[in-house]
Amino acid sequence: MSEPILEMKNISKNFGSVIALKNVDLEVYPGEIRGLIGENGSGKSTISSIAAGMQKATSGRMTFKKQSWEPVSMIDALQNGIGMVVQESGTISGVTVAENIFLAELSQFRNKLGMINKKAMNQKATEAMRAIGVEHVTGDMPIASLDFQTRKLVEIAKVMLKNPDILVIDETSTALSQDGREIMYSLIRKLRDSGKAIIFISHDLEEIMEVCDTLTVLRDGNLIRTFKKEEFNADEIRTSMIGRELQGDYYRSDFTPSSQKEAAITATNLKYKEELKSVSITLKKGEILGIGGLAACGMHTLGKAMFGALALEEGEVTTYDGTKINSPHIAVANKIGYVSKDRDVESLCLSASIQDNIAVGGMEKYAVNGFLITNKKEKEYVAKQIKDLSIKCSDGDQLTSQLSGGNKQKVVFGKWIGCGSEILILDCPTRGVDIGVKQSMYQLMMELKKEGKAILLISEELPELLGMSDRLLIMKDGSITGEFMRSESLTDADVIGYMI
Ligand SMILES: Nc1ncnc2c1ncn2[C@@H]1O[C@H](COP(=O)(O)OP(=O)(O)OP(=O)(O)O)[C@@H](O)[C@H]1O
Repeated sequence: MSEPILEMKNISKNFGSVIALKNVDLEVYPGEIRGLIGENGSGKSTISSIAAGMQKATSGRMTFKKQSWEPVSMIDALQNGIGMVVQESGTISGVTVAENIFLAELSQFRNKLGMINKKAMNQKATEAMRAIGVEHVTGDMPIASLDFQTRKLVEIAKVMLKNPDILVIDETSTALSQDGREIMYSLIRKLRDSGKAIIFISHDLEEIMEVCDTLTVLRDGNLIRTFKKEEFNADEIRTSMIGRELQGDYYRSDFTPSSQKEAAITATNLKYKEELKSVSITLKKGEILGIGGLAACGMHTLGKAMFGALALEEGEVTTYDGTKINSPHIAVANKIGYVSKDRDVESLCLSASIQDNIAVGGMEKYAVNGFLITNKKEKEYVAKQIKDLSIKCSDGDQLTSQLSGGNKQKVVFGKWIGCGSEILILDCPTRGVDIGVKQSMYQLMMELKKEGKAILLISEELPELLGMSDRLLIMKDGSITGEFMRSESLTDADVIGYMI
């Protein structure tokens, strides 16, 4: 075997009393796609972000290309050969695609008078996007005009421009739909074939087994085992991830579509740019209505519209009693909850505590006599959500920004599930969440369905949609192209043709 390109020895990382990594040894080889898998909070982002210069280890040492490796920042690491695409949003909103890509390197576009040649910069950024196979994005576009998936692709283009020796991709697949994933897979395979190394983090076991050559399992900050391709076995990997076998049903176990007759919420003739072209849907009480499609099909926009968060050009959203939902404020007052795909921007206040984020949704539930909010009641309510969803944290006072990605997602889920929403709009609710917690979320959705709650499940993951929906709508180019009822015989192959 060749020499490792990166050696991490005895790496430990503490955040106050939280031990994120304990004496981890990790070696990465040229020409290898190394998968990292483990439950939420097991240390995957921490170990890879230490290698990529985002933070420093508490102890341990690293060698990269046979030299001692002590990057002082992500930019420093990227310029010297290790680039990382982070799990959270890694772009800056107020500027263009080109300014995001060349943020730390604007000087190369300055002329003698010190002015930036924007035309040249935009052109280079457009070329960087083309180089990774994205045709529809140009350097002059404001980043805020792009959806979540496309912003992720801008981050990938930025890192790829440096032709890194090691590319770290932290839980990015769930931010991408199938077309975006294909772009990413083809890039990392090309890199691997040219002798570079990739560290690939994902919670999708099937994906990670397909894409990676070797797979390292982390649990509670410990490296448990590294599997070679020929040793890949889903059950064994799962067991080493969670330290026990997964019991019970993963998705729901029945195959009969069911719902009440009464509509919970109806969208009529929604029009918004090219994203919604006269879309009408009815979600019934006690129904899980799945919405699937490729990233730009309009499904995420539909979720926003149903929550009243969009200035529609035409059409309206009404609840069963005729209330018009035309602002998030009205939606919340009418017991509509919304988990946005872009959680850090739209669903969480990162600078606030877990308690403040969760409690805000459930005030009505824990207020004494309907209006008196006591600190004790609020704490009890939040502690229950933390326990039910196994949110890995020190306590409710911890800042949300300090949580691992999957644990942030649990906070958003807990906020809306706990507060007695009658209608739940869940846009990629299990994004970045490990399989054990995913299973609990699915079972929780079933309980809510049985209580008569209506759930709009927007997802990029077909197995999740097929596994959970009573009815499934497929969207393409802003329109609904197919409708399927739950059935044991319904497969990916039946619906994919309606997406592309
Ligand atoms: N800045 C921070 N302050 C305090 N604790 C932190 C901080 N960053 C990470 N942690 C903690 O370190 C542990 C490991 O987190 P890490 O993000 O590496 O997990 P992960 O395996 O990547 O999880 P996920 O799958 O949810 O992304 C978690 O318990 C997390 O809460």
